[in-house]
Amino acid sequence: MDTILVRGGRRLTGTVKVDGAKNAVLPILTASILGSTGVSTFHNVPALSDVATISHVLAGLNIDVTAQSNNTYVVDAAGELNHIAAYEYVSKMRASILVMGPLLARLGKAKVAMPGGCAIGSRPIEQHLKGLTALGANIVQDNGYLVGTVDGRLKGANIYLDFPSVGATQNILMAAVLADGTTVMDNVAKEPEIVALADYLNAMGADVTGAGTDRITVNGVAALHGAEHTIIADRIEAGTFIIAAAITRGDVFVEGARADHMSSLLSKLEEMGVQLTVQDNGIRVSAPEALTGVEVKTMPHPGFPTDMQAQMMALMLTADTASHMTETVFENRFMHVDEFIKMNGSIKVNNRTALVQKQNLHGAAVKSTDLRASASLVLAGLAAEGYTRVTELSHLDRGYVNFHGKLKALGADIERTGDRKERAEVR
Ligand SMILES: CC(=O)N[C@H]1[C@@H](OP(=O)(O)OP(=O)(O)OC[C@H]2O[C@@H](n3ccc(=O)[nH]c3=O)[C@H](O)[C@@H]2O)O[C@H](CO)[C@@H](O)[C@@H]1O
Ligand SMILES: C=C(OP(=O)(O)O)C(=O)O
Repeated sequence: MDTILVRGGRRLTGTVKVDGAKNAVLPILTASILGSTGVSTFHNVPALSDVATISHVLAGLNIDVTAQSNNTYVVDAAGELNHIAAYEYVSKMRASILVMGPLLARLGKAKVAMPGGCAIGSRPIEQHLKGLTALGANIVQDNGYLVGTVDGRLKGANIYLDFPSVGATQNILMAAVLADGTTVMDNVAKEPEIVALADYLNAMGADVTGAGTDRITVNGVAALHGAEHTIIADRIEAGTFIIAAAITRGDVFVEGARADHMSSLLSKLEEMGVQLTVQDNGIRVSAPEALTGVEVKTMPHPGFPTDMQAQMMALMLTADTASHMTETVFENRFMHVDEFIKMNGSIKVNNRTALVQKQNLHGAAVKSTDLRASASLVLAGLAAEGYTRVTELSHLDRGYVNFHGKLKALGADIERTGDRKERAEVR
């Protein structure tokens, strides 16, 4: 079992470069299913386990995914495709459900294993199904699979989402691009990853406008081709390193961080007293010793991202005055709280709100429960006295490339090892 061992107390300094965004590359790789001629070439693809998982899902559909170099992938979806996405890989990653829309649009049929719940909540998909059904798909559940069929071609429709779900917006959008006629989607998600997906679809020959606003309009086209696309920088990874700098009261340049993708996070950090200088190619972060507590509520973009909630809570633990963190997006995304408490963190949860107060953090043996929880525990470890040992790193590897290596290069006292029981310093 892999372990990260981090000893707190080092001030981070230097430059760290952000990789491509997990939440952009996953839907974009599923969109490549739509390219019935030519190939797609993707640059800045991050070396994440989730990218390997979605590549296996695509391979199972008879799509050729080749890594040309570390970060450049070529996808050839021009051949005859299989329409079945099997449980083995779909069950590993929620985003696999995003093959449904493209398969229905391209083949008129799809059989996709039910993605099921995960640690942060039950994560239903009724908004995906509502939209795909409105476009004319008939979808039933059969033996743990969602089986969808289309009589002829999908047809454009007006679709209102009850909640601006990121995945539902993407799935419906990827179906609508090949539908007959115009689709108008309202109350859609506005995340930068939605804009990136629309950019790639348009490069493939689609006609999509309005991505990044509440309404997306799609004029369906008959066919799409492969295209070249560069994956945007990961705003959540960038935010995580900004907090790593702040929690150690360090001075770090986060190369690739885009202020226009992270305004809510940057505002809240400035409210705490963190100093941020936005430059053309990144953000410089420095932090004074004393930080102020803040009130934060997670919301769909451009609100404060739920994917930064755990990391922000780690920083709140080091602020001089109390903070409140309210999670509104997922019903069960406070699992890191019990682990912070093992590190002497002072946190009281009432329903969806956590009251976070300063108390000196101590190193401890803690367990990752989900992707962002794992990063937040390492962050807390950077600020804690003594050694923190973080296990269950498969979560971390879903969304961070060489997390410990990047922190080490900034001066952190951190190692990633196998299960080395001889490290007696760990409490
Ligand atoms: C691969 C990817 O991009 N993942 C991101 C995506 O997940 P994902 O696309 O799954 O997130 P959604 O925006 O769909 O989900 C947000 C909330 O809506 C609920 N919901 C969603 C769909 C639906 O049909 N019914 C329903 O009730 C979910 O259970 C959740 O409580 O957006 C989340 C919210 O920013 C992020 O945390 C994830 O990192
Ligand atoms: C929850 C996340 O991702 P996913 O939707 O892929 O589980 C995340 O990136 O924090």
